[in-house]
Amino acid sequence: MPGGDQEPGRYYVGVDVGTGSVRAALVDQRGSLLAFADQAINKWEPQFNHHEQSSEDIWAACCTVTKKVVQGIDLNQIRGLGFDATCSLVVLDKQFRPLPVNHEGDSHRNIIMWLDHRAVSQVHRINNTKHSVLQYVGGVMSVEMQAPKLLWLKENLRETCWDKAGHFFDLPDFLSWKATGVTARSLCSLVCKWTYSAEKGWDDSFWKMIGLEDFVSDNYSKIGNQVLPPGASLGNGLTPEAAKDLGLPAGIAVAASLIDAHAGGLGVIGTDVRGHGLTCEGQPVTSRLAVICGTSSCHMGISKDPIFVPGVWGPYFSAMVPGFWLNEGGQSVTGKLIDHMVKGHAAFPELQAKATARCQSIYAYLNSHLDLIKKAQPVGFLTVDLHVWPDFHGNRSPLADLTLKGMVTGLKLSQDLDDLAILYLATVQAIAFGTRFIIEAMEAAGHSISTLFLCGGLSKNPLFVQMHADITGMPVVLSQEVESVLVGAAILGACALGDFTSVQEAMARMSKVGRVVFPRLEDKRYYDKKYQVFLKLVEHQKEYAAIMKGD
Ligand SMILES: Nc1ncnc2c1ncn2[C@@H]1O[C@H](COP(=O)(O)OP(=O)(O)O)[C@@H](O)[C@H]1O
Ligand SMILES: O=C(CO)[C@H](O)[C@H](O)COP(=O)(O)O
Repeated sequence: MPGGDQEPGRYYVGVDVGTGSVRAALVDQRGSLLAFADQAINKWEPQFNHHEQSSEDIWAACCTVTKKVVQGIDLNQIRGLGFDATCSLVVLDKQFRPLPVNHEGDSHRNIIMWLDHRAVSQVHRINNTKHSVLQYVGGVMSVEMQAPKLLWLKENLRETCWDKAGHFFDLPDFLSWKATGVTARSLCSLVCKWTYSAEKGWDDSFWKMIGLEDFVSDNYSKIGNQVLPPGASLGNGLTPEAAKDLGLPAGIAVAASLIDAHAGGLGVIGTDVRGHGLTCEGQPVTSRLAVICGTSSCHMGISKDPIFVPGVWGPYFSAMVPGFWLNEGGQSVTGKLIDHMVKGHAAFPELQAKATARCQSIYAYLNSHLDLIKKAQPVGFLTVDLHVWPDFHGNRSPLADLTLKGMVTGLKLSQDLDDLAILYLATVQAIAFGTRFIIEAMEAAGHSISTLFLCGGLSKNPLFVQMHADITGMPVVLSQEVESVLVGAAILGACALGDFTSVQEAMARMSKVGRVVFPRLEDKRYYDKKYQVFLKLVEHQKEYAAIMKGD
């Protein structure tokens, strides 16, 4: 029924593997979630900046949550399955068994997570090549991408891992292989994290130049020599073995997958905004910026022609919305930073006890506490003398500088709950200033953005959303379905079966506006001043580093 009226009883399953948990949803053709389940996943940090996971654990969690969301449903109504996941590196041997990515030789831990910063020396050497592929990652390759991690494995775990490896997958591609037995990779992961070009394919000279000529000589069989657009149908669909694991019918369509931020982008960026008083109603879709905010935040802007934004990943062709170029700005830790600041504060046990007593989340408690102490002033004004620079895990965009560190100025001797709440507020604001900084870089390079579309765990926090509106001066659109990343995964499942004529049509039909949060323009002067301080912080940090480097 491509393009026609929507039929009831056509369901898709979306599976989203985030950093902290795996989630699944049963989604109908209108993009409504009929069932949702989630489960936390294991993470290991054997050394500082080494972050590992297990592909077996993650697959088991995918199975648990999928079985839960289809309980009690007529399985014949399920038409397609889509996966998205973080862009973590999965290593398997030639028989598809897990291989260790650690010095301990623990093969259960066979994933180097996206936020792992072990390959610093490797990424410096890659960037020093000045190879032309670097133009397509904002001019500087990130330590979080796959090439430096692969080089690290070759240089550090030659016998136990590198020589035995048969398959290196991005996590979203591992999941689609596990479901279908098809090793084809998604254009999304290869273009965004592996230097593949949608137009020219692999660049042999890059891999030879960085010392990974091995991939060229075996025709890229270990990292992918068959590439499909996100949403394309894979092989014969779900294998009988995977069907048993997931509790789904064998043979249903399974889509080529997406990285989680990109699935969030599909879930929100194409929504029909008519009737909400938004300026983007009369503007092209390129005026929208999807911001997917979980452990990290990713800022996804699309354009008809390639735009080169220094320090912002891309331009990537057709990596998210087919036919459009994508620029992806990002902040490596946002949810993780808020949690770090709150949980590390001396008043955290008191906060936890009080929130539990009120049956509230710690964030809801902190937000209401801020409302109590703000008196007659707007809540954001509580941080007039407390400022945070949020790059506790380096700067992804727009400075692309992994040496940058976090900063806090304005500390006092107090350690009470008021102090914790105000520090939390300053951290949330710093993340929003980081978004403004990224938007300004994108606009200076040619983007024209008027509206933000937020999703991910942090978009459940009203303070985070309001601060993004106030600090960027732009309205923030929240979807009807708070789990928009799962809607994006379900859109893939729908496209795999051809239930819509295009990804664009599926986006417009399956995503709906829930709420719009407008900026409080009367507070603009205050935030403009705080933004000036924000920019000074990084300038000063660089000056300190220069002083310490000098003789
Ligand atoms: N209900 C909530 N209120 C406020 N913040 C939340 C809420 N739920 C999650 N978060 C924040 O979102 C972050 C996790 O987002 P999520 O999208 O689940 O992450 P990931 O995809 O990386 O697993 C947490 O670090 C937390 O700070
Ligand atoms: O690099 C990314 C997307 O390109 C993401 O930061 C990464 O996938 C982690 O996502 P999340 O914050 O949801 O855990």
